[in-house]
This record gives sequence, C-alpha cells and structure tokens, in this order.
Amino acid sequence: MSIQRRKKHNRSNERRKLKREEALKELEVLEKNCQNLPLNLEYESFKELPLSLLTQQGLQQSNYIEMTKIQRKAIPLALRGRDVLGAAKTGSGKTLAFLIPVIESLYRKSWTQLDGLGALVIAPTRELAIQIFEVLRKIGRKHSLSAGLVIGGKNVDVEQERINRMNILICTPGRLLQHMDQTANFKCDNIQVLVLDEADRILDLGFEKTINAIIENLPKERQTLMFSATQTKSVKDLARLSLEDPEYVSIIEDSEHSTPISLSQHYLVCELPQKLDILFSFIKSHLQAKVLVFLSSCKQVRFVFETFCKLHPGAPLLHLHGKQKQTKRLEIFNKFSSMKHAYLFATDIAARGLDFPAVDWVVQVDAPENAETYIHRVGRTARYDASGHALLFLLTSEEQGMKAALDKKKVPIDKIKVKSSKTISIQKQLQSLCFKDPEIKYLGQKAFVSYIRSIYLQSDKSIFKVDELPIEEFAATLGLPGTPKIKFVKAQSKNATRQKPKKVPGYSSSDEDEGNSVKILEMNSNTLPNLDVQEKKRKEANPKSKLDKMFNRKNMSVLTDHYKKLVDQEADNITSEEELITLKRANHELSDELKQPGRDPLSKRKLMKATSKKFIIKNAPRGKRLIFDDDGNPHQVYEFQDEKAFRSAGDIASQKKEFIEKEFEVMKKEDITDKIIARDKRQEKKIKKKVKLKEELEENMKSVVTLSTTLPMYKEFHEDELNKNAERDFEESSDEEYERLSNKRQAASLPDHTDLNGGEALINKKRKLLEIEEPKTLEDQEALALKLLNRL
Ligand SMILES: Nc1ncnc2c1ncn2[C@@H]1O[C@H](COP(=O)(O)OP(=O)(O)OP(=O)(O)O)[C@@H](O)[C@H]1O
Repeated sequence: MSIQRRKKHNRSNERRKLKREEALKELEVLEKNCQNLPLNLEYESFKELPLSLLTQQGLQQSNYIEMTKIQRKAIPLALRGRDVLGAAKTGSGKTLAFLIPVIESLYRKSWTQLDGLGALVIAPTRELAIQIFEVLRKIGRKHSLSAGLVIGGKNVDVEQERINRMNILICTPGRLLQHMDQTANFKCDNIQVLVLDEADRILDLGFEKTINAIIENLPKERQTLMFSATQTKSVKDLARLSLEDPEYVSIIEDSEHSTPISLSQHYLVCELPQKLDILFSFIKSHLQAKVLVFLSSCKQVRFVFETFCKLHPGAPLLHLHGKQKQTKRLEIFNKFSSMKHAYLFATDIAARGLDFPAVDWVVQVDAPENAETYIHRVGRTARYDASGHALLFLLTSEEQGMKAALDKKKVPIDKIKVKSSKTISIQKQLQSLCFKDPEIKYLGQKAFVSYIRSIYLQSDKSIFKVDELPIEEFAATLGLPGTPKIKFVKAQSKNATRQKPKKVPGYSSSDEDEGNSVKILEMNSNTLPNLDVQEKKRKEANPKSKLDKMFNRKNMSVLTDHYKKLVDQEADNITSEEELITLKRANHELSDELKQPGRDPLSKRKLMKATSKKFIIKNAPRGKRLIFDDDGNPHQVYEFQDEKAFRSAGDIASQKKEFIEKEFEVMKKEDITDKIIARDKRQEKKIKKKVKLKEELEENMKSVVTLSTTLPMYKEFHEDELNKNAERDFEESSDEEYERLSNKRQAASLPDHTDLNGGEALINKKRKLLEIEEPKTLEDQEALALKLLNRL
C-alpha cells in the first residue's frame, strides 16, 4: 500500500472512531437525561423530551409534534424506566405513549440484530396488532431496529424462519405462545420491554392463562407498560402479576367524562321489531356519512348486510366480522379506512383500538354488553382532535339498566325520540327477500337465534332480559315466515346435564323442563311436527294464509336440508361455552302410517308416496358391518357388554384406556399391512415401467444404427426420462426413499457435485453413461446400445 493510501485509510479509520465515540457519548447523555428527567414538569411537545435524533425525525416526518395528555404523562415515566399502567380516553394517542419508550429503550442500549428480541407488544386482535405495527414503522423509520408482526391466520413456518431475526415483535397472545412452544431457538430471555395494549380486552377474551404462560417465559428484569381506554379490576390483578410497583396514569379519572369531549352521544328507545326499520331510515337520511354500525353477532351482521345490499339504500355498505378470513378482514379494514362515505356493519371485532380515519357516526343497533364496551365502540369516532356522533338503540327493557351503567362510568348521553313519521318500514321487502331467496331466509333464522342467544348469554341481567323480548314480532320483522322455535327448557345444572344420557337430536322430552339452568332448543318451525300443545292451539286460532303455506312449501326442501346440515354440524361442534345453549335439529320423524305402508294410510297420495321405490329405499334400514369369527358366526364390529359385566370389569377410565390401547394396536397392524400392499403396488408399477422403457429403448436403438446424429436427442430423452421417473417416484415414495431419489435426480440433471458423499459414486456412474463419445462405426453404435440397455 502506498504511503498516500495508507494515510487516507488511517484518516477514515479515525473518522469512524470519532463517530463511534460521538454516538456513544450521545447515548450516554441520552441515558443520563432520561434518568434525570424531571417528572413534575408539563412537557408540551416531543422536542422537549430526551429522545434520540432518529425518533425525533421519525415523529416530525409523521406530523407528530405536540403531545396528547396521556403521552405527556406516560412517556416521561416510561423513559425513566418505570412500569406504567395507563388509562386514557379512546383516540387519545396511547399507541405512541408506549411505542416511543419501546424504541428509545432499545436504542439507548445500542440494540442490534445480534442482541435478538428486545421488546414484545401484545394486542388482543390481529387488526389492532397490524395497526400498531404500521405506527411503529412510521415513527421508527430512521432506526435500524427490525420489527415483525406475529398474528394468527398467517403461515407459521414463514414466521418461524424470521422471528429470530426481530428486535421488536407485535403479536396476538395465542400465536406468540405457539411460537414460544414450537419455534426452535425462539428466545425471549433478553426482553427489555413488554407492552400489553387493551390489557382488559386481552383478559376478556380469555387470554389470562396465555398471558400468564407468556410472562413466565420472560425475564423478571424488564419494563412493563399496559394501556387501555378502560381499566377494570382484572387489569389491576394482571398488573400485580407482571408490573413492578407500577405508576398508574389515568387521564380518565382526572376528567369529568370518560369519553371524548368532542363526541355527542344520544340514545333512542325502541322495540326490537322496529330496529331494522330505524336503521334503514337512518341510512337513508345520512347517505353522505361514514358510519360504523355495531351488531351483536356475526350472523346479525351478515343478515343485515346481505339484505340491506339488496334493498339498495343508496350508500356503500361493507361488513366486518370474525368469521371472515384474515385477508378479507384486512381488505375491508383498508377499504373502509380509505372511503369518505360508507357504512360498515361490524361485530365487536371493530370495537377496540381500530383507528379508522374520519368516522362521523357510531351507531349501536344492538346494545353493548357493558359500559366499557360502549366506551370502546363510540371511541371509533371523535378521535384525537376530530368530532363525532354516537347513537345507541335501546329496548324499553334495556333502558334503565344501561343508562345507570353509563352514568356510573361517566358517559354523558341524552335521550332522543324517533319520529315514527320518518321511519320507513322494510318488513315487506325483507319478507319478499326471504321468500325469494332461501339463503336469506336461512341467514334470517340464524340471525334471529344468535340475537336471542346473545341476549340470553349477557351477564348483566339487570339490562338484558331475554324473557321480555317480543320474539314472534321480531321474527316477522326479519321477514321470516314463522318464528324459529326457541324453547326455554329448564335443565339441571351444567354438570348434571353432562352426566345425563345423550338425547336423540331433535327429540325434546318433558324432563328437560326440570332443573335450574336454562337450555335453548332451536327448531325449524317449517318442519316441526312435535309442536307443543300451546303452539298447536295458536296455529288453530290463526290459520295460515295461502301465502304462508306457499312460502313454506317453496322453501321447505331447499332450506331444510341445508339448515339441517348446519344445525347438525353446530350441534356436533358445541363448545363448552355453548353447552348451555344447544341447537337441535328439527324432529323429522314420519308419522306411523307412512312408516308402515301396509297399514291404512290417510290418503291416496300418502299411500303412493309410502309405497314408492324411492321412499322405500330412502327409509330402508341401513346395513350393518359385521365381522365373522373362526366358526363363521357374525358379530357387530363393536359389541356391547351388559352393563353389570362392564362395571365389574374395573373402573371406566382404565377400561377406556385399555380399549383405546387395544384398538391402537389393531390400527397399527392394519397400517403396516396397508403400507406393505401399497409398497408392493408401487414396485409392481415400477417394474412395468422399466420393461416398457427397455422396449422403447430397443426400438430407439434400431434408429441409432441408421442415424448417428440422433444420439444427442437420445441423451436428452434419457435425462428427461430419468428426471421424470425420479419426480414421479419421489411423489409416490416414502420418506426413506427421498435421499436415494433426490440423488438419482441430481445425478441425471446436475453438473459437478464433488461435495456429495453418498451420491458421488452414483453421479460418476451416470456421468459415464451420458458423456460417452459419439459412435462412429456400426460396432460403436451397437456397443453403445448395449451399454445403455445394461444401465437400465
Ligand atoms: N401527538 C399526536 N399528534 C397528532 N396526532 C396524534 C398524536 N397522538 C396520536 N395521534 C393520532 O390520534 C389517533 C388516535 O391515536 P391512537 O390510535 O394511538 O389512540 P388510542 O388512545 O390508542 O385509541 P383507542 O383507545 O381507541 O385504542 C391516531 O390517528 C393518531 O395518529
């Protein structure tokens, strides 16, 4: 190296050293300033805080200049390393209040990729996690920290691959725990900051155990920040669990109201059957608005969305609920965010944290479960410094209880009256839609049941009174021809119910009417033979119109099958939470006359139907699978012991275990036999293929004798064939064959692979075959043909 170049090199080295020293000094100063940050001062802007230049730039470029109240209070505390439990109104900027300390904490520790995961942010829903991630990307754009999103609904493998490279993770609790359990090398032992956003919701959603398990995996020495727009006792419990002497920062407690000042809030009182008419009329009179409409369940959302779309109210309609796929949810989220005027029908999935820009109205058609949920729902409007309106529909039975709950939570809300002259009735249109489209009718039935169920499940019985609902009128306003039968059957306590022998689906006996807890049995009224006496009387008193009958006949076959399937499925998939409420299939038992065609049927039509081939085949008893013992005696696959003998054979659990083990052994043996058969078949196939290939090659050789230029083509063919065979074999083969086949494939197609050990010999052998000299004489060609044939 010349002297000049060396000098230049030294100069740049020095410059780098100086820069490093300066950066270290800056970090030292920053750390000192943070530790000594006076907490009694009122900071107005982000500039006044000891934040890194990179964060300052990120904030400025995102137009965050002045701090909100919660940011003023919480950020200085968090910068000093304190644990914070923060409560502030919706839309008050809590996201920045925890993200800035997260970034700064890692920055001050000179965090790099080598240090691994440094911060975890946990949010209750995927949408919220995505939103937090976007804010982090905005304000952290100048930093070189890596951040990742770990939410359900995405490929775990892809996440597993990248998760270890991240410094900050934004995640939902379930998926995070999954990675903690399943992802090799996923280390959380270096976590510096843990954030729980909407902590109370995380608990509401039943993630308490998950959170506890996550916290167990984290180091004790860390900073914890928790934020929510509402704080419940359970959050404080959680705080005790994971925060060390936390600072409780509550902007709500200081203020007169727990909702934003710029939010005007009203409620109206109506009856259940009026709700959809009022909503439709509201849309008609607010076409140029961006409105979020809350309903109690996915089914309600779907029904209202589907029917209103068909009624063309004149405003763009969207819907969002938890049963949609993640990509669809995101698409709708983005669409609604970007639209100026639109109606989004949603479940409580959209209640928390989501920052849709410029929402004018939040309309709660179905009342929220409690005052906290009300606060979060209305918080989707009037965010930051914007204004907004909220309208709550209350049933007469709900008014008193809900108003008291809202007053207690410091929610200022006024009553307004609905002008009946301005309400458009859509009942007829809904009826017609249900009549024309069985899917709509089906949705209506599901919406009906899920609404009643949601009211029944509400824990605050002072607000939600299921027995005061005008059920029949409600069904009629949904356009349904009859009331899907909802029977309240008092059953015994949950445990007692479980011990009872299982009932035949669709069969409801009078013993279900005894006990303490309540069970809902739903049936399709159209196909309901076992109506109770009252119902029969009612039907006699109100004979069905011709239209009703037509309606029923038209939709009967389409709906009942579809409906039955779904109801059956649901009955099979009942979760523990749903055990109280059971969906049951309608009892489709045929009358005795129809069952026994020999007896006198009531009418000719019935007789013909009962003796038809189709009917007999359909109703013939199903064949049973029998197995024969060595003496040729038939047995059922599983034969039942008599109960006494069964009980005397030992306790149920151990018998069950023994039975499962025995069956497992049988399955294992069967499995081996199946595998042998499959392998034999594969080998047979391969031999056949080889013979065929050999024959084809012999044919080709004949042409080689006459045309020596075909050799390259032949070579290609051979390679191709080998590749194809290898691929086919690979698909068909077991894992054990994988290596052999992939070597074979490489041998046929790849160039040099000197680093392959086992495969090397094979490659060389193949290469000999492929790199043969072009034959010049007839003898050469014959020799080549022989060699090639031998290779097979
Ligand atoms: N300092 C600030 N300056 C300007 N805008 C801000 C500031 N802080 C937050 N915002 C904006 O205010 C809106 C609400 O912020 P954010 O979503 O953090 O509220 P939140 O308190 O978390 O609400 P929620 O309780 O509903 O989750 C966002 O659009 C955000 O960009």
